[in-house]
Formats: sequence, structure tokens, C-alpha cells
Amino acid sequence: MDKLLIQGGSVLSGEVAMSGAKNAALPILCASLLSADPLELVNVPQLNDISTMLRLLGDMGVGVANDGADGLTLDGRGLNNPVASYEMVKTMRASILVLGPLVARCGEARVSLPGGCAIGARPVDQHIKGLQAMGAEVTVEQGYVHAKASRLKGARICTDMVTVTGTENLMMAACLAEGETIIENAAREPEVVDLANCLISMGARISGAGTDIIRIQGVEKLHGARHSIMPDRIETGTYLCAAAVTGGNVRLTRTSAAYLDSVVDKLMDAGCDVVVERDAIRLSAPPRLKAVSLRTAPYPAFPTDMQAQFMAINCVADGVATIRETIFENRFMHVSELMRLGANIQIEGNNAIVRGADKLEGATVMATDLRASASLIIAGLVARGETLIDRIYHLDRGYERIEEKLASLGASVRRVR
Ligand SMILES: CC(=O)N[C@H]1[C@@H](OP(=O)(O)OP(=O)(O)OC[C@H]2O[C@@H](n3ccc(=O)[nH]c3=O)[C@H](O)[C@@H]2O)O[C@H](CO)[C@@H](O)[C@@H]1O
Ligand SMILES: C=C(OP(=O)(O)O)C(=O)O
Repeated sequence: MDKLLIQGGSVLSGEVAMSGAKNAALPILCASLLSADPLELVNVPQLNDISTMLRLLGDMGVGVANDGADGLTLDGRGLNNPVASYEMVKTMRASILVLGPLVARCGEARVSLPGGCAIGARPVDQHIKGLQAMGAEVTVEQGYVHAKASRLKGARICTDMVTVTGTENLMMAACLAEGETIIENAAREPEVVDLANCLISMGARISGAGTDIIRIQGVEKLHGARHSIMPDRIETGTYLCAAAVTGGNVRLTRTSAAYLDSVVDKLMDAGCDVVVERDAIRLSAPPRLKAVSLRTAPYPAFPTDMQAQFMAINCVADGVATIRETIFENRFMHVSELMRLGANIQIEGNNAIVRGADKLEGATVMATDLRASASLIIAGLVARGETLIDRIYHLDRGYERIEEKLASLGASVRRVR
């Protein structure tokens, strides 16, 4: 199993390009199930989750062709097997995103309950409730969601909580439903908007994406389109934190600060200087950051996917920070690993109190989920000596060529087998 070996102490500097967003690309790949015409995508990140999703779609009969480094064409003409088996979906939560499109286009779907990062129970009851409201007959048996409907019917759906993939699944299903669907309490995440823009270019009639009420007027069919995946705001935020913790000075290109306000604000509170350019962000950091408290919440508030990275920078900042996680009940698994490096963190329910230490010391640690892995890299970059991170397959789900990108900024990071 691959591990990552980091020699702490390098100051990150220079320029590096960000990739397309995993959390936008995954639902957009599933949008290919909605049409019999080709969907051409560019800026698709090369990640394990993307390969898993392509295998899953391929299994269902979707044609997949690579068009150069970050381009793909998906052809839903041959879709003939609306089944997502446990074997295919066990490693990836986002596989539930095939459910809505399959019922809408094929009239039925059999999808294994998803796996993915163990950051909480992560039920899919809201996805099911929404499809039922649209007239689908849904049963859950032996770990599979089985949904059937001759044609989905538009409905008014109000989700109990803000759910990102729930909103995406229902929005995709509603595109081919008869009549109007209104999703209330919809997620406003930029990835939902990117998916809506792709669907609109395929002929869907969607308004309100990016607000908490999305209206979808169903159409008979969708056609082919070409779409460029938005930049990865979580990858961008992660590299900003990595640079900040080392007192570095970096410019991240092919990205946008437009969706990162809450993260950029916190980095400025920590003492960093951040300059926003049209398609790039510059950050320069002081030798020691100030502690910053935060609370995770749905967009546009501070993203849960950046909580672990900010925990890491607070471990060596000046002062005490309180970090409150409100989205997932088990998203503090990085804490015990950060403590192996010498961090001073106390957990009280869904709050973590982080007292900045003068230094961290390298150690062997274990990555427990995707963003936890990122936080261990950030801590390893400032720890004295060597940090060896085990189980980095989590990292390969969501960060494209991370050791190469960090090395290009001067970090001493290497993959060992
Ligand atoms: C592939 C993708 O885009 N993943 C992101 C997506 O995950 P994901 O879409 O799985 O997360 P949700 O937004 O659905 O979850 C939010 C909260 O709602 C709960 N919930 C959700 C659905 C449901 O049917 N029932 C229910 O109880 C979840 O357990 C969680 O407590 O949004 C999360 C929150 O921003 C991010 O951390 C993930 O990176
Ligand atoms: C938790 C994440 O991914 P997933 O929803 O795919 O598990 C993430 O992107 O941080």
C-alpha cells in the first residue's frame, strides 16, 4: 500500500495549477445517463473516484472515450443495465448520484447503498423521499435501493436538511419528469450550480440553482453538450493552507476565489495576505499564523471539506481556536493522528479546542479519510523531521498528483511503496 513521506521544514513558494473539481465532475459524469447523445467534458480531474465512476457508468452501457489529458466524451446511447452493484460503489459515496438519472431515463434503478469516507452515517433518506414524491416506488432491500416509475412526475420537495448530492440527484431526476419540480431548502453549493449549467446546456429547463429554491420544468429528452468542469475549490483551499502553514508565498492558477470567500476570510484572519486575480489566487503568509476559530455549515458558510486542513494550521498557530463541525458527526478522525505529531487538541462533542503548539514532531500517522489525509500532509510540512502517512488511497480519491504539485512548490514529499 502506498505511503507518503514528508520531510518537514520547506517553505512553499512558486506557482501551481489547480484541477477540475471532484465534487462537480462526479455528478456531471452521472448526467450522461440522462441522454442518448454524447456529453463532452473538459477539465476532468484524474482521480480514483473519477475512474471508479467511469467503470460504473461503463458497466451500465455508457460509452467512455478519452479526449486528451483532461477531456472525456460519454455516450449514453447504449445504456442498458440500470444497476450499480455493491462491488462497484462500496468505495465511493457519490455513486448514489446514478439513482435519479437512471429512474428518470430507464424507469428503474437498482443501486447499492453507497460507501465512501467514514465521516458519519450519511443516510440517503432525502434522495429516496424526493423520488417518492415524484411518484417512484422505492424499496430498500439487502443493501440495495430499488426504484421504479413509468415516468416521474414533477413535485414540490422540501428536504429536511441541506443535502448536496440529494439536491443534485433530485435535480437530475426532475429534468425528464412530467411537469414542474420545485426543490426547497436546496443546497447552494457551487458544484450544484456547475451541474445545473451542464444540464441546461443539455436542454434542461432549470432556474434558481445557487439559491435555496430550484425549479425544474421537465422535458421529454436531453441532448448532447460540451461542458468545462469548474475548478476545485477544496483543492485550492488545501494548497492555500499548505502554503500558509509553511510561511510560504504561492500563486495558484486555473482556479477562482469566487467560491472561496469564507476560506479566504479565515486565512486573512490568520494573518495571510491574499490577492485575488481573475483566474488565480496569490497568498503570502507570515512566519507564524494566528489561531482562527470556525464553524462548518452549508455553502456559503465555511465548508466541512476544509475543516481538517484548518485544524492542522491551528495546531501550530499562535493562540487557541475552537472548531465546530455541524455537518458530519464523525469528522474529527484526524485529531488523534495530529496528536501523534504533538498537537494539543481537546474534543468536546462536536467542538475541537486547538491550542497552538510551538512545534510539531514528525511521526508515522494513518490517513482515515480524504480531507483528514490532507490535514496530515499540512501538519507534516511544518513538523520537524519525517512524517510517514499510511493509507493514502484516500488521498488518491480526491487530489490529483498531489505529491508532484507540492514538490513543484518546493515541498519535500515523496510516495513510497
Ligand atoms: C460527492 C460530494 O459532493 N460530496 C460532498 C457532499 O456530500 P453529501 O452530498 O453526501 O453530503 P450531504 O450534503 O448530503 O450531507 C449533509 C448532511 O445531511 C445528512 N443527510 C444527507 C442526505 C440524506 O438523505 N439524509 C441525511 O441525513 C448527512 O448525513 C449530513 O449530515 O456534500 C458534503 C457536505 O458539503 C461534502 O462534505 C462532500 O464532499
Ligand atoms: C467527503 C468527501 O467526499 P465523498 O462525499 O465523496 O465521501 C470530500 O470530498 O471531502
